[in-house]
Amino acid sequence: MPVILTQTIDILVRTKENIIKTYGEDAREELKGVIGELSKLKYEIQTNKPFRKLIGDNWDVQQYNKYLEHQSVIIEHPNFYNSIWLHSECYMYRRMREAFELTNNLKDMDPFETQKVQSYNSAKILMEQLGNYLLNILEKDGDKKTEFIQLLKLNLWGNKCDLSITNGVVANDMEQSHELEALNTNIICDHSENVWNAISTDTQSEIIDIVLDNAGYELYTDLCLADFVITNKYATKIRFYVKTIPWFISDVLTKDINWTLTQLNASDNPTLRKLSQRWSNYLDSKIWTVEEHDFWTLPVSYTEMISYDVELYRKLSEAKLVVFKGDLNYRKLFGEKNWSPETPVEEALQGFHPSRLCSLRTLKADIICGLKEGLAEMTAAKSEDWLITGNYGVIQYCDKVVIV
Ligand SMILES: O=P(O)(O)OC[C@@]1(O)O[C@H](CO)[C@@H](O)[C@@H]1O
Ligand SMILES: [Mn+2]
Repeated sequence: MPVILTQTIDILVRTKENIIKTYGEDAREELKGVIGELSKLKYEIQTNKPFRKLIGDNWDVQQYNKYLEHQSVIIEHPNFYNSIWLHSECYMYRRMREAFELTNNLKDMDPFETQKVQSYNSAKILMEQLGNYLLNILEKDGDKKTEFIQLLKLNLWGNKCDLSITNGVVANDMEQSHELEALNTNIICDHSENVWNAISTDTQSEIIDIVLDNAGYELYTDLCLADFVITNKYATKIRFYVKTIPWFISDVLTKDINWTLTQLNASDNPTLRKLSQRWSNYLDSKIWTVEEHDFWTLPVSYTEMISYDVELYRKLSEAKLVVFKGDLNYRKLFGEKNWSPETPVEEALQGFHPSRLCSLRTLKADIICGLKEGLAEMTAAKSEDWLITGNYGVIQYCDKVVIV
């Protein structure tokens, strides 16, 4: 966490003149104040100070402060080291946000923008290759199940956000299946057939919800998957859930979707331009919508959604499938608990069943469930840091539904 703060401070210092150009000369002093606040936060973490209350009167500030009070009942002086990692980390990002939102001129600044732009620019070749593959399968009348599962796995590896793996995976559509085959062994729980059945048979609802994770290449794979689903009429509406504040560096905000479509449309590559036009049409005609809810950036697991935001739970229940992307969503789905790896997914969800759901996640934190007997031990024997490198992935599904 101190490294993330140091990185962010460095970028703010390095791009200071650009920031002043964008936000005006009055922002110069405030930028110094923000950097001071981030340095203070870093010092608090490194010296293990107790969490202080957040300043502000937004709904989420009130929820954080209520949560901090609740923590003080459980732990004498809750601090970064005696709280669960999920809480400490979410608190850190919310404190980073506070530093900006308490200013006059830097309220809307996303300190992670530079990194998001870099990640997009480094993925252009991959996006062109995946885009050609998508247009190819959209135009021809191929085996939809195989194509969907292929896109689902490409989407999964997009979460690794590490271009070394996706460089291999989307080398080109000829080697496509061969490369994916090679990676299949790294998918240590694969419920992709269940996901296919959920979207291709059930007509109970025409909505599919995608709870997004990272901008850049991962967002691009989400839009490709969503295009395939709409074009083949497995849904009539897809709702993308974004974050409402800059989060875990690369998580998607509404502006990141708009920026991505603008960039794609300005590309010198006809495939990317064509896809951006398709996707802008989906958004303009509300076939695709972008949904903003503050709940996703609270420090709580999803078992608490009903008590914090029952309307959101009910909204997810309108969908025939909710797709949760990435590692942080996985940690919140399963309560940031050290489950025995064989604990069934349904049990580890601890009652969070707004709709059929699936998680597409590369393992970057040491939470795991739903594995076959002995698989965790076998994988650990192959590579001891299997839980945190992102080299392994899961596609996990649960069809239990509890309406409230
Ligand atoms: O949700 P993502 O973007 O897949 O991954 C985010 C994440 O893995 O990055 C941090 C470092 O491991 C973790 O705190 C967090 O879970
Ligand atoms: Mn993320």
